[in-house]
Amino acid sequence: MPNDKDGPLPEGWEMRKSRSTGMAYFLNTYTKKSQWERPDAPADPGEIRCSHILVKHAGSRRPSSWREENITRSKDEALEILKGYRRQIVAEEATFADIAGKYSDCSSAKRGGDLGMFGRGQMQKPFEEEAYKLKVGQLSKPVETDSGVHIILRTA
Ligand SMILES: O=C(N[C@H](Cc1nc2ccccc2[nH]1)C(=O)O)c1cc2ccccc2s1
Repeated sequence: MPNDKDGPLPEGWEMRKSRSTGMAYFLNTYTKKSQWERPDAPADPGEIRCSHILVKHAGSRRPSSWREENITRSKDEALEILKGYRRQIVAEEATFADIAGKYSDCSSAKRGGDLGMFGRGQMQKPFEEEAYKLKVGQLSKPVETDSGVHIILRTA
């Protein structure tokens, strides 16, 4: 991964300032080695944490949820509904957790949409791919999986 100048330092590294030159250098607190070059950002963050809002539709793998016993909306309708939620969140008219808690068709709605930490290979591929592209705090575009359509917020 290219040296991401403002990305997180890899585990165990700290940025220090040289007493003599005031130049920033990098100290590996495990090995006590120091170097002028910023250590490469971690290639893959391992596990990440996300929240999501899911709107299911008639073609969903399980077209039922805590909200609605038999979900009959079309995929296009689900996408329009989800885009409406995304607009409300971006406009700060509502928080992600509030919308997820009221409207998400996933049982994680009870946790404000929080899925907890997960690694690669745990979630459906389209969801994982989009989630791992996000920086912490970033909101995804709508993502389709067999469960329905989602927007994802990366939280850690
Ligand atoms: O698969 C789940 N719920 C399904 C819907 C669903 N499908 C998903 C696909 C990818 C990521 C999250 C997803 N949630 C359901 O309720 O029909 C999960 C619920 C929860 C709740 C807490 C933590 C993880 C999970 S994963």
